[in-house]
Amino acid sequence: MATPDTEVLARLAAVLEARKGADPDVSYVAKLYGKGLDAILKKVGEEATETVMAAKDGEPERLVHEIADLWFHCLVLLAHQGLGPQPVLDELDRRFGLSGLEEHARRAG
Ligand SMILES: N=c1c2ncn([C@@H]3O[C@H](COP(=O)(O)OP(=O)(O)OP(=O)(O)O)[C@@H](O)[C@H]3O)c2ncn1[C@@H]1O[C@H](COP(=O)(O)O)[C@@H](O)[C@H]1O
Repeated sequence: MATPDTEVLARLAAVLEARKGADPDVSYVAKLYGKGLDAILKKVGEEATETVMAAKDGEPERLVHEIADLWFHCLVLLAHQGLGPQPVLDELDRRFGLSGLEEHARRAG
């Protein structure tokens, strides 16, 4: 069950799904789908880089803006691959409370 914090992800995912049949001339998302996987991956990479630069420059407002761009393009990537945000939220939920160091040690051991 989505909480109010994650509900926007579900709403956005529904829009991204609907954009699969939209006109690329009026929809950024439809245009990006039309360009294909490599173009979507390029946007994810660019937004990740811009996130790093905003953090290094110590600009919190820009950082929030860039991370929103990054998350948005990750959602576009998930939709393109036939996935929504829920499996990612489920995976984070599964990991919740499990120390990253402990998990790493289990994998190494
Ligand atoms: N959340 C977003 C969102 N965040 C960022 N963007 C777009 O992502 C692009 C980010 O690319 P850049 O920052 O590199 O800017 P740019 O120079 O315009 O991009 P390029 O020409 O380099 O590709 C911009 O065009 C932003 O407008 C978004 N576009 C759409 N959404 C959501 O998706 C919905 C559907 O959008 P459309 O398909 O356009 O109707 C919207 O209602 C919003 O809810």
